Amino acid sequence: MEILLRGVSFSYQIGGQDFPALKDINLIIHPGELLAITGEGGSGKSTLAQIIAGLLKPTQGQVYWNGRPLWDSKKGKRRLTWRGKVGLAFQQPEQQLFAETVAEDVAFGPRNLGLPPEEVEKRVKEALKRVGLDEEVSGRSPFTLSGGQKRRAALAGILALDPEILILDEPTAGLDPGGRRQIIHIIREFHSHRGKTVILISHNMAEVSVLAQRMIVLHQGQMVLSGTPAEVFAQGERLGEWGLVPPPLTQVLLELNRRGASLNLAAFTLKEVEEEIWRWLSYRGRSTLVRPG
Ligand SMILES: Nc1ncnc2c1ncn2[C@@H]1O[C@H](COP(=O)(O)OP(=O)(O)OP(=O)(O)O)[C@@H](O)[C@H]1O
Repeated sequence: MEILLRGVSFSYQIGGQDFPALKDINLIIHPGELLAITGEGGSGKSTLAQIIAGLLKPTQGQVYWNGRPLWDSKKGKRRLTWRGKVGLAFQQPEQQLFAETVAEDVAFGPRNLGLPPEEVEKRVKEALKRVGLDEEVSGRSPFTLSGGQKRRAALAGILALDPEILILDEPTAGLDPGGRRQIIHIIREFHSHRGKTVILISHNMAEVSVLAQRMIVLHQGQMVLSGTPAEVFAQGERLGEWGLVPPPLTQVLLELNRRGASLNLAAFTLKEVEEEIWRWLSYRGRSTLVRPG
């Protein structure tokens, strides 16, 4: 499914006053794309996710799903059904977990879609397997799980709906490296094996750089940049203005540039960075080092 946002603005209303959260966002998300939404805290990422998912109605502008307007501007109602199309994993998994057992929780969505019991059971089993939660865990209360397990249980509930688009709001925040790796593996599997669209909200640039095909940067509700991670990281110092911390390897390049080098900041894998440093050393004729074969 293709999603298009045209001239989207959104304000929260508090006590009759408008608080703008998004300003004139124009964005197209292609089917099967893995897009990251980044930006500092309060820049509008979660609001944008809810607009894309059809949970919030833009104050101005329109959202199109496969070219069809999502909102009836006269009636102020959603025109298209979104059930099962978009899965949104909230920042706090607790917001999604409420049943007595993990299996019941995962079954809730598919049951609500009106699927027959055998199909619900099949989907629950499959989803739990995909997120790596075993039989023992499926019978337990979601509230007895560890932070990482809770997140995987909440994800299983969404995967069981088999959505066309998966939106993840800071899916690895607060997890240890092992938990983070598991979630990254699940995202990759959903995206590349199933060919589905993934929208990842994250301020972890290392995670974004290994996962995203394209990223956008929000700053005070405006989209200030859109490009591949390499293109965005090439902005170097400007990332700081938008409250983003570049990935460690980009920081190394920035530091070397501060000390007089002229390295291309678009290099961001270890191999690219190494190439870039050797290129610069040989260009300057400075290298007395022997490059390993
Ligand atoms: N329910 C709400 N009512 C009023 N204002 C809100 C509400 N939710 C968010 N806001 C405000 O809207 C702006 C954007 O918030 P949003 O949660 O979209 O940002 P974010 O980039 O996702 O932040 P974070 O990274 O901290 O989660 C902020 O100024 C926030 O205070």
